[in-house]
Amino acid sequence: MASHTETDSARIKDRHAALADSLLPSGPLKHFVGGEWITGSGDNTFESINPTTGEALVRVYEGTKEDIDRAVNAAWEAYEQRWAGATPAERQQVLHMLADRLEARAEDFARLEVLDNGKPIIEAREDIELAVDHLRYFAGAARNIEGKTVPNGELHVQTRREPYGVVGQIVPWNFPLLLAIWKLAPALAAGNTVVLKPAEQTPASLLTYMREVEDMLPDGVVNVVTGSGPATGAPLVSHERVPKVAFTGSTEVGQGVMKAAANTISDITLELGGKSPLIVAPDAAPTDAAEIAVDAMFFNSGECCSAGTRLFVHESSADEFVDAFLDAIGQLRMGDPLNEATDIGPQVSRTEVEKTLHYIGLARDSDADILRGGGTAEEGILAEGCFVEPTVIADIDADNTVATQEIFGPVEVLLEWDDYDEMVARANNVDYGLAAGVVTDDLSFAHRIAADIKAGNIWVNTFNRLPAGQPFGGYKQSGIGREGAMETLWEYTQTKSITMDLGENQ
Ligand SMILES: NC(=O)C1=CN([C@@H]2O[C@H](COP(=O)(O)OP(=O)(O)OC[C@H]3O[C@@H](n4cnc5c(N)ncnc54)[C@H](OP(=O)(O)O)[C@@H]3O)[C@@H](O)[C@H]2O)C=CC1
Ligand SMILES: CCCCCC/C=C/C(=O)O
Repeated sequence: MASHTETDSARIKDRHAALADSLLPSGPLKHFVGGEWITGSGDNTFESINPTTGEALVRVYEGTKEDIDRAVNAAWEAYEQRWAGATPAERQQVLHMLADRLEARAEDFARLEVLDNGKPIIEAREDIELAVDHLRYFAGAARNIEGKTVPNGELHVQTRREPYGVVGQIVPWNFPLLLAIWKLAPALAAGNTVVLKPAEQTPASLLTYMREVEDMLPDGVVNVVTGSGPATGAPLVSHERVPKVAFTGSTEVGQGVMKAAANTISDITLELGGKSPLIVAPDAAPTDAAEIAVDAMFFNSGECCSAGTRLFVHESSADEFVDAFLDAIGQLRMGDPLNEATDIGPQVSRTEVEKTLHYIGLARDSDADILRGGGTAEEGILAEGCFVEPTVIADIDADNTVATQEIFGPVEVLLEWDDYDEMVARANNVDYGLAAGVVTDDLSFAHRIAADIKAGNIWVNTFNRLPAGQPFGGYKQSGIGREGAMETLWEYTQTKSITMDLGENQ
């Protein structure tokens, strides 16, 4: 069982409510379209819930197809009249200003993420720091969009990289502002304008950020429409005037996005689910490996697409490792995510709690061993909020649903290995291929794993590290495309070839 930070619910609720009052307006937050704050065509609103306290945090409007049409039109107008004509230096300057403004209010934004998503404050600060870094990275990248020349006898080919125009972007709730910036920064750097829909569970930080930076952006360059996936997201990803769509979320919804984009042959970037293996080599020191494994799995309370959810431990050190791993989990402190000492906050919603408990139930039904955790916590705020104990499941077949499907909660599946080839085959035997990790001092072993595991990101002696400039994305059903790096700029542009006949004497 993890230890607890403060759990007194009345005091925690008061603290959260006071902070919400200081950071958010009292009325519903509106859509940001064409540089204006609008209620949209419908009058449906819904609440975003603070998952720590279970209380309403903020109310937002549910966007309709009409609102999406209006946002897409505003984005095209901004593209044609302003942003397409902006020089790389002008785009760079805007991105730097966006970064500076976020950095200046970093603590407020970190706290908003805690209120809306439930992530521990120490991790929310990392989100904001990384978001600032991505804005600065893509500010620089905006100056590096170049074509090439391909001489070929009398033919001279020259290429240009041109933006798509309007990009539709959909982001999930686990890193609300960070993932919005991951998508906005490269799209804007490349010269596109954007219509973005945040997740219905976590709209607060992005809308507050838009309020903060609206004076820096030409009207319509960034448009944010809130709402649910079916009502608001679906008309955006299937829109006939949106030639490029970028989506982060579940593989299941990603498949729908891909089908919708097929209607208009829109280009897509998909960053989807994962079930990433972390491989502990025979030479790994058990306590060091345990520390990496805890971070790989329980970072962001387990709500991370790349989490190291399948832990392959070498038989020779399994007993020692498992003791160190369970001890390290015992040191994790679950509780009020605003508390500096908290390592594990609530899951984002009751739905996610139920989903996680469902998988733990399946493990029990399969006679697996629950070595730690396995339920919700019962004390004070932990019983009222969406808290699930850090859970470790052992003695389960590698092909059991619990060991192959994305759970997206704090649930680790422990698997032992002896034969290298068999371990690699098991590690690769899932539909996902987002990430993997290896703990070893043996460089040859690390390289072998890096070559043999079919995943887009391999971490050696670390996990979940994503500095700007590192291309991030998945193999197999974990996605299409790469985010966070120069590759991403190419995904927000298309190549035009200009072929000139220079005559016979060239
Ligand atoms: N790879 C990842 O990083 C993530 C994976 N997941 C996985 O997905 C599971 C369910 O979480 P959930 O939030 O429902 O994830 P979804 O994949 O449903 O949501 C991700 C985003 O897509 C939107 N969306 C949903 N349906 C559509 C649609 N038809 N067209 C366009 N956009 C749509 C959502 O809107 P809205 O939520 O407002 O309805 C949200 O903004 C989790 O338990 C987890 O396993 C979830 C989040 C991130
Ligand atoms: C500090 C690490 C941030 C991870 C961001 C990438 C995760 C994406 C996802 O879970 O969808």
